Amino acid sequence: MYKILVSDAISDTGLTALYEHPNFAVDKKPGLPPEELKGIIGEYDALIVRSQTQVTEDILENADNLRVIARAGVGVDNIDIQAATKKGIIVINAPGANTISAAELTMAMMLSLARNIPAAHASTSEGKWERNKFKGVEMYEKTLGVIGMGKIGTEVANRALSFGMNILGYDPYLTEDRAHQMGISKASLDEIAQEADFITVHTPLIKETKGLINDEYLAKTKPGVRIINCARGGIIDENALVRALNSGQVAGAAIDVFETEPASNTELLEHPHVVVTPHLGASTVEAQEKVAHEVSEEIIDIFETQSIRHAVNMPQISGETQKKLQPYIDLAEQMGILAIQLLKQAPERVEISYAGEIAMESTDLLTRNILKGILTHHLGDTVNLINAHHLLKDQGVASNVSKNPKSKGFASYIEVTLHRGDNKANIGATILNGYGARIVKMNDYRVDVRPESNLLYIKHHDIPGMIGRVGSTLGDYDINIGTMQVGRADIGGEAIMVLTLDKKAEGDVLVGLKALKGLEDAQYLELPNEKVAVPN
Ligand SMILES: NC(=O)c1ccc[n+]([C@@H]2O[C@H](COP(=O)([O-])OP(=O)(O)OC[C@H]3O[C@@H](n4cnc5c(N)ncnc54)[C@H](O)[C@@H]3O)[C@@H](O)[C@H]2O)c1
Ligand SMILES: O=C(O)[C@H](O)COP(=O)(O)O
Repeated sequence: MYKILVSDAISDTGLTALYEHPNFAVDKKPGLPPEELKGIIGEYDALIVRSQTQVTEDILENADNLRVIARAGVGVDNIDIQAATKKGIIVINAPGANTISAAELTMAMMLSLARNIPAAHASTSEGKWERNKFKGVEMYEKTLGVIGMGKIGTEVANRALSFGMNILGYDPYLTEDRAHQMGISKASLDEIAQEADFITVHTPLIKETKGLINDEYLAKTKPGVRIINCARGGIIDENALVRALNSGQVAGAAIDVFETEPASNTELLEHPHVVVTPHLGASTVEAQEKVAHEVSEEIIDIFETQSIRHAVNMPQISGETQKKLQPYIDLAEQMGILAIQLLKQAPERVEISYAGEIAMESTDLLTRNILKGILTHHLGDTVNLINAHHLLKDQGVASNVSKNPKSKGFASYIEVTLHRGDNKANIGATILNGYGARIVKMNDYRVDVRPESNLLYIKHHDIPGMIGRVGSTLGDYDINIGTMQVGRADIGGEAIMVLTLDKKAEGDVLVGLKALKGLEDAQYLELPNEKVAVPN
């Protein structure tokens, strides 16, 4: 039974899949103080949060069983991703599930600003009738600058177009073509400052966007500009905004998110030209059901089928790429497992190369599988795809990944080489169309071996009778040979044999083999059964 802790206010309807699943037990404890959360987090396999729970390194210190942190929403700035990654905890979110709600709130904020609705409401409900005081402006034919043209920025732009606004979009990923298709103009931050009557921000809060709208930027804006932030507190410097509001440079601001939450900057909160809401962008019935439903389904998938769709600390790959990589995923881990056994010691340097068609794909997932295979040998089950890169660095192991789209005799080819001092071990492998995975290189010798559970790697001199002596020694121990491959550098020189066996060859068997004339070394290489694909 997997234990799930829900530590923020999350929709029960959205959590139905988890409530109804026999393998999951859900504890709802919204609003837990940090020290209480730290005290109980060790009991749980997954944690579901919104933006309120601060998932700090300190709390994660006790999260010994935690495998997943699920953010029922988009922004993950309340989660220490680095600390989670170090502990091998997958962080997932629900991108897109609250996009429409956040875009609709942005439009509501823009309209509220343009028509002074909150202040007019307060005055009217007090019994006043101040028609002149609340004269607003039209949005029609005004220019809206959208900073961050991702999911929400795009929805906002589409809605603003229907209001007859001219849209200037700024986003490092926005192309001229895409802007043209949408009927908006691609602009720089400075162009937005100079031309926009309304500016709305829709970026994440990251190093580059912290204080993006500051004194310097506000000084460049069109006098009387109106500014909206329904993205993240901190993208706009609150004190700079107050200064610009006081000077009249900014005519009004509508703010849903704050540098610290709950919001405490009274100069901003009480400013007569400011509309504020308490981080309500995703607070609709629909968005809350969707985010909770999405993370519930994904948590079930992660625990039941190991499939991850929206990990924040894992490479995101498209369905099409996933399909292309799928056959290589198990093979990559097998290569790591075999390479580390061949090296017989911890590596100082790992080199991974991808050639041919596979080199044209995003291969980070394969690299993570290779590293997991290598590191598990010495570090055990603490290694997973999330922390593999991190643990490698932590162990002081240098790594290099190279890609060459030119084929090396196979449509796709992967090679892993481990180095320690003068010692090196390498494994080259491919997927043969219609024949499945093949190890085609071992320690620089060409071979053709199907990765199976029990492999025997023998280094010997290329002398007559070797194959027979190895075969009969294995027979003496009742070990059946599945396949046998021989490779040599030169006639009469060094050679290798790679055998697939029906059972393990350890202890006495290896001693017996090593005593054979001409045999230099015999190594049993094991691949865990569950990592061995069904032979085809
Ligand atoms: N108020 C709320 O309740 C609420 C609800 C949902 C989302 N959000 C927040 O809204 C923001 C946007 O969410 P989204 O789902 O659209 O995310 P998204 O990832 O789809 O879009 C973010 C965009 O910002 C762009 N960007 C990054 N750095 C930039 C920079 N320096 N300048 C300009 N653009 C930059 C990215 O390229 C991306 O296109 C996030 O901060 C999210 O946390 C708030
Ligand atoms: O990033 C988000 O998804 C929004 O800020 C919503 O946050 P919330 O889930 O705390 O409402």
